[in-house]
Formats: sequence, C-alpha cells, structure tokens
Amino acid sequence: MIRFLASVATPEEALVALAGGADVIDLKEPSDGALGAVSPDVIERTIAAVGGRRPVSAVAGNLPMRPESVRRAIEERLSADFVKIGLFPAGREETEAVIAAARDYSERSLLIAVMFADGAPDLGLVTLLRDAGFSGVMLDTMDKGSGGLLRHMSLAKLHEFVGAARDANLMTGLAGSLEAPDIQRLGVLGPDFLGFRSALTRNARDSEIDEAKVAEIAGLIAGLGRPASPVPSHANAKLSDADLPGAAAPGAGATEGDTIFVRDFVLPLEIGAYAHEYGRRQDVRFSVDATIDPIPSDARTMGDIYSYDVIIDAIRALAESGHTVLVEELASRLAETVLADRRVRRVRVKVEKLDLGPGAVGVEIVRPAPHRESRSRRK
Ligand SMILES: O=C[C@H](O)COP(=O)(O)O
Repeated sequence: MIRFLASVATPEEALVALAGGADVIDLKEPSDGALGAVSPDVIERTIAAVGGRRPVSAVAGNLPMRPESVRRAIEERLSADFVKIGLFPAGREETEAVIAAARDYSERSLLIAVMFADGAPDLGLVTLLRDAGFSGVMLDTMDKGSGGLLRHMSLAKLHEFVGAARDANLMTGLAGSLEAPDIQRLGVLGPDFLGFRSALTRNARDSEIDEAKVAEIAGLIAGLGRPASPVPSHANAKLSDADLPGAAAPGAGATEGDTIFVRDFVLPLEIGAYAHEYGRRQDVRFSVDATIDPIPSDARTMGDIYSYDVIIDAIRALAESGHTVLVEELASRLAETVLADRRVRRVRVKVEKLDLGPGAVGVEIVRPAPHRESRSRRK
C-alpha cells in the first residue's frame, strides 16, 4: 500500500491533513523553498496535536551541505518520527560528509534523505545512505516553479531509483509538485510514499491546505492498492493498514467491460535479432486495448478510471530499456504491466516494426488478467 505524505506548516494544518486522510504529517515551511524548516516549537505543538494518530516528520531545512549544520538541525528534531534531510547539489565529498554526520542519529530517529530531481541527483548514493543507517530516501523537486517531478525525470529513471532504494532496504518516496493525474502513473512504480503540498492548497503553495483537496488526494492514493515494503516499527504502528482497495471480485454477470486504448503509438526503439539491427533505432508501432471493469456512470475523477497515461508510460519505458531482440518480448512485457492493475480484465497488444518493408511486421497477443483467472478457478 502506498502512503500519503502531506506537508503542513502548523498544528492547525496538521489537523486538516489528518481529517482529510493523510498517512504521514510532514512539517515544513512552504514559503521557504523546497525544504523550509519549521521551528522546534511548531514541531512539539504539532506532535501534541496529532497525538500519535499518525507519524510526524520534520524537514531539517534548506541547509548548506555542512556536517555541523545538518547535525544541529537533526538534533533539534529528534522528537519527530522521521527527520528529512536534503541532499542539495554539492561535491561528492561534502555530500558524503553530511551522510556520515547523520549516522550518529540513525538510532534515535528515522532518517529520510531527500534528493532533488532537478538538482542532478546521484542515485549511486543509495547504498551509502543504507550504510549510514538511513531508513528511506525521497525524490522531490527544488524549484517549485519548474514543473512537476515527471518533467524532470522519466518514469524509467524513477523506476530505477525505486528499485535501487528497495534493493538497499530503504523506504522510498516521490514528490515534486505532484498532481492528481500523476498518482496512477507513479503508483505503478510502487513507492512507499507519495508526497504533496501544492496540490493540497486552493491557491499558492504557501496558502492554507484545504481538507477537500487533501481528501481527494487521499482517495486517489488509497485507490492504488499496492503492496508496501516494511515500514520500521514505531512509525508503522501509527499507520492504518486498511485492506487493499480495488481488490473486489467483479460482480457476477458483469458485462464484457469497457475499453481503454492507445493506438498507433510510434516510437523509435532498439529492436531485432540481426547484427545490423543493433546500435540503432527503428520505428515500432504499439496498439493496446485494455478491457476494464465497466466505468461507473458517475466517474468524474482520476480515481474512477484506469488511465491511458499508464499505458503510454509503459511503452516509453520499453523504449528506454535498451535493446530488445523480439517484438514478442515487448508485447509480453507491455501486457504484464497493463494487467498489473486489478481493474484490467484482458489486454490485446499489437507491436509492429515499421522499417523493414513497405508494410509492417509484428505480433499481436491477447492475455487475460491472471488474478481474474485464479479467482474464477477457485469458484
Ligand atoms: O514532501 C513533499 C513536498 O512537500 C511536496 O511539495 P510540492 O507538492 O509542493 O512539491
């Protein structure tokens, strides 16, 4: 299950976030850039207001990459469940010194490193973070006026980040001016947290958060229903472990379903078994028809639908994944990604190479959703 981290500036906002359904109350001062810190007094009052119902995190601030500044900031925030420490662009040595300095506190709080997608993040730091006792790592954006996370980093790169962090046994979070349509697209990657501030306010990022907005984001995240990697014990106790939504069996006598499609989507890919097909790209056309549970007639938000963006993202990820020998492999991998969403009943995938002749060559496959099959076998 993916958790919803809501950034708040005051105890009052924390209560709004709580009422709206946030899973983690993240203290930061939004008028002071990406990781503006709130005072220790605000931290204490917020912890008291939240009263143990949810974990509270506090950011260390927009600090220079100097061990003594980072140490002091962590020291003042140890009463929070998580302390988020920004790894701002700096030389490797300075960054390593900050990570090493944080190690002294890893037994006393859960440390989360924050890297910045628009700040040339070094994903190779993940193992250092693990060795220094960090509990998690997030990707966020520094410049809140420069577009959201997906503008700065491709899904394939984010996938790599989540995978590397998970391999290092770190919790992962994604944030950066995220909006409602990003949730399903990032949900496919299975991070532990999605973090929000801008999407929770009706006006500017530093205006007050709005409960209805918080509830909308909470509903969309709850609708993802992905399994989570373990969250360390004392913070976990404050997180609700509601059953995975979206897992209900389709009603008996349900219709064939509706179709979400992406057709004739052409991208250049490295593909083919011949030597002359290596080291160059050729145009490949993808067409995907996903048969999904009938769309409710009152569907109005992203949470009510299966997004074609998820299919497009999966195709783009294939294009970025290096050389593939067979179109059949592309088709199977794409089908698997689409079928991972429990609303999908069946998928038809057509993959065509366009540069080999006057026409197209390729493959078309149809695959049923495995979770639907096993359910009907049990009956
Ligand atoms: O940690 C999450 C951030 O506060 C996200 O803020 P943002 O949605 O305004 O980028």
